[in-house]
Amino acid sequence: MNVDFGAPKELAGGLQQRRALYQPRLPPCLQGPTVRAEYGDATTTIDPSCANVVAQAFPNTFGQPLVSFVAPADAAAAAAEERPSIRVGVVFSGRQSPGGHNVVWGLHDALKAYNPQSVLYGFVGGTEGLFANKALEITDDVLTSYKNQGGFDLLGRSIDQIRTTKQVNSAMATCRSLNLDGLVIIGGVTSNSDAAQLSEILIQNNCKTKVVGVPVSLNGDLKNQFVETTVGFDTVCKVNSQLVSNVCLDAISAGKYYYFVRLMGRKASHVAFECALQSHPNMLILGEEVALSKLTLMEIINKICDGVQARAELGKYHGVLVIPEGLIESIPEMYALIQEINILHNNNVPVAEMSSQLSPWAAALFQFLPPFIRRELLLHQESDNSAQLSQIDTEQLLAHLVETEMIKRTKEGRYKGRKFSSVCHFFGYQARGSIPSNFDCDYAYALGRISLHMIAAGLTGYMATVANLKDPVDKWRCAAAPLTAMMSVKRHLRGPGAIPIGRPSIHPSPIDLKGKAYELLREKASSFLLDDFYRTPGGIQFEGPGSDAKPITLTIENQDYMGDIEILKECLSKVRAMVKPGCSREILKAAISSMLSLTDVLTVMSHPLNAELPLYHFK
Ligand SMILES: O=P(O)(O)OC[C@H]1O[C@](O)(CO)[C@@H](O)[C@@H]1O
Repeated sequence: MNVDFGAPKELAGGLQQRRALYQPRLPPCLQGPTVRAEYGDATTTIDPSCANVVAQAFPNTFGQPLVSFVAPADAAAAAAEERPSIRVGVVFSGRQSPGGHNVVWGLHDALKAYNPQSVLYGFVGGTEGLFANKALEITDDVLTSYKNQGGFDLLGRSIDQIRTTKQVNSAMATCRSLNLDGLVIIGGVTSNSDAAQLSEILIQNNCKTKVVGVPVSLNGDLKNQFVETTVGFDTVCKVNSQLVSNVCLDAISAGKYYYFVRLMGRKASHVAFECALQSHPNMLILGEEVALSKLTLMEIINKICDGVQARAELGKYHGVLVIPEGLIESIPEMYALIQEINILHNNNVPVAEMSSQLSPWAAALFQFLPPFIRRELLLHQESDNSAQLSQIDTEQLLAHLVETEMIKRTKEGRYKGRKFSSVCHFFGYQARGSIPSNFDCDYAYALGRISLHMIAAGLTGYMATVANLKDPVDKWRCAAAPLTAMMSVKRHLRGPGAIPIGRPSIHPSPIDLKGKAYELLREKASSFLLDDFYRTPGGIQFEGPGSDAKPITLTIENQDYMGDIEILKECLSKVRAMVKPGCSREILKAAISSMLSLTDVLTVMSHPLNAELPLYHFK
């Protein structure tokens, strides 16, 4: 790739120039050159039944404590202390996500405030630049034209993988050759799982570099009791919500098209869900709902056709349907087909021979699909072994099958309305390159600053986190959570007899179908379907009213949680009182079961109690 990464770029647009001047707001604890690190209890994993497997895979980094950062008691004295210079490298590992540049900026500013002799290197071309030691020193001059700007073009990116022995060894060689004290890896679930593995291997090889992960992904699927949301999700939802609401108004104006809109976000449907909450399209099909109800492709088509028919009875021949890009993998028979194709890929079967090597039922399904979908399903896999979801035109598949079914219903006299007409869109890359919202600018910058304090505190195998994000920035709470505490292992079977298989990793978290936000959306589903209750959130606001708007789910899910505070506090103090050194096995068992139900509840994101609740490590 022949791009001059790191070169100052001309900010041609007035808005770009204005945004470059925006100074992200900082939570109080990050305002000085140092912080005080408070260590909590040891952790286990979010799925305690996998704890042993994770502990075995991560003997050096499993069970590390939660760490929260607070302002030093005597800020002036702390600022006057002498601090060593630090050498840090930063790499864009995951896909572009609005706000990513601000992580680098925050890291740079914190590093220079910590000790002006400190050095920050950015790896040019992402992970491939890391493997090849293609580093660029990041200075304030380099950063100037990238502050608060979209894209990852400051440094570029390549693959979201630091996994094979060769890749890990090359990364380690670079850390050694640049004498790095820390390496900051920016990305989503895959990149952060790899960050955990790299930190473990560096310890095993006596490499001093501390590895820190930063949750940056438009998908919003890196979400657990430590991480409330990822950098870029807010912006991407705002941009896509505007686009969806624009097509809603277009649809109702002429009354002749059904718009089928697919939104990015990979396996979990968070982006599609948030955008539906913001713009109220007529129909939304979530991957999580389909997977739970095991809806087949034809059941989904019939559901959409029933909606089209119900609207036709009201004289409406337009509408908007929103789907996540991961829908295709949630449909049981499609998932099974994709799995077969993945196995063929893993066995290096040439693409041209794949269709002939499918099992009879998979081959039949494959042949039923239109040629464009067949071609797309056979594309090489992503680094997490899933299909290339962004490249599969599921919206076109649905539109095609709905049209066929509506023609059939017409012929059979079951549908007497006008001809069904569709227009398809995939909104993905358009939003991914957007100028980040104020929220993403602030959040990313804070995470960058936290990363430096993590390295200075000698933490490795941790992720930078901020809690209380729904509140104003001065209420944000900064912390570091062990990456292993977010890990689980995929299982063979459901239920108590399930056997964990595969590598422990951080898995995408799905939409909570028992959550308040989902309940709200379901309550409104029939009104959305029939009433054209479209909402126009408009474009991102950078100043004035609306500039502080947060993702709707962040606010709703937190409200959901508020009612339970007292119960949780009480439960927590009971557990604490029960477990004493030398207590009986029965008491331990009772405490474990209370803790399990408590951690279940606390999986709901963003609650002040999160930081108070240690994940106990019962041996
Ligand atoms: O840029 P690429 O390789 O097409 O990546 C697309 C993928 O990246 C994401 O935008 C972010 O993970 C996904 O939603 C999408 O499937």
